[in-house]
Amino acid sequence: MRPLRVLVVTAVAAERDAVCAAAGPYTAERLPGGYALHRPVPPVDRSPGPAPVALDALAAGVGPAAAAAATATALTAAALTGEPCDLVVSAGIGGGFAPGAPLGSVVVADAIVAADLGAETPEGFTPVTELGFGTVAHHPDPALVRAVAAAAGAQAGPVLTVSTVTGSAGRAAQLAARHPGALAEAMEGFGVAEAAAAHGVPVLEIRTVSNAVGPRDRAAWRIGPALTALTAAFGALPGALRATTSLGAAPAPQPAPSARRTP
Ligand SMILES: O=C(O)c1cccc(C(=O)CC[C@H]2O[C@@H](n3cnc4c(=O)[nH]cnc43)[C@H](O)[C@@H]2O)c1
Repeated sequence: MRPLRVLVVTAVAAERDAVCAAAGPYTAERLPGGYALHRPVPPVDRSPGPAPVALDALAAGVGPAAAAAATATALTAAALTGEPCDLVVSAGIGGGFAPGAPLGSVVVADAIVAADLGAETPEGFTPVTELGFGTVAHHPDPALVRAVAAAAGAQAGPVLTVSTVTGSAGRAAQLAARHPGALAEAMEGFGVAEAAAAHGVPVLEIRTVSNAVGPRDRAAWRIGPALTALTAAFGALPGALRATTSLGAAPAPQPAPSARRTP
């Protein structure tokens, strides 16, 4: 059975390495554009049974544009080599909105929202969709979100993509008011989701909370524990993906009856 091929896109190498730590040794493969795609070695188990899961990981750079460019490159390369990706995951640390997402917690996006893609008007911020073009949100498959969140001990909720890290209580309050229920913000999810959508591949976003969204206090970021939580979340991901039918994975085979009785 063909393994489920999952492309995990992080911003920085420390996040990519935290993802890879969940799955044993990796080797780096060069992609067009100079990207280093980390692939597990030895190749995933191909024995019969529920589809094995191969987690490939890529550090794309910070921000939605870098994320979209790297994701599109990796998806194109995978398709051209006859091993297309079944799922793309935007992953890394992120800021958590209080009180929903405390430091160290895990969030799986049920909506991946471009929170600052729009125009400033006399009436305030207007999203591009209200200007008559584009899209500002991607909605991952709800069954997949539920399965992954349950396996990872995560909450599910909207994750905002911003190009500027929030640094004040006022901005945090604005975002929370505009996006009720938002759990986290980060800088890449929407770019990854746009590339995935262009290739017709399902997308998820998984964030572990390193800091609170609010007044800037870089010294208070708890990056180490958030990266440890990221490794744990990705340790749980293959089991959750194998158990779901959302990605077309075949259910576990039933034992063949040893002797059939005819009536
Ligand atoms: O300095 C380090 O060791 C280090 C290790 C891992 C990651 C980093 C980053 O700075 C990652 C930047 C990345 O993190 C996301 N992020 C984290 N908190 C926020 C936030 O409050 N608002 C928006 N984005 C946040 C973001 O996706 C960045 O790309 C450093």
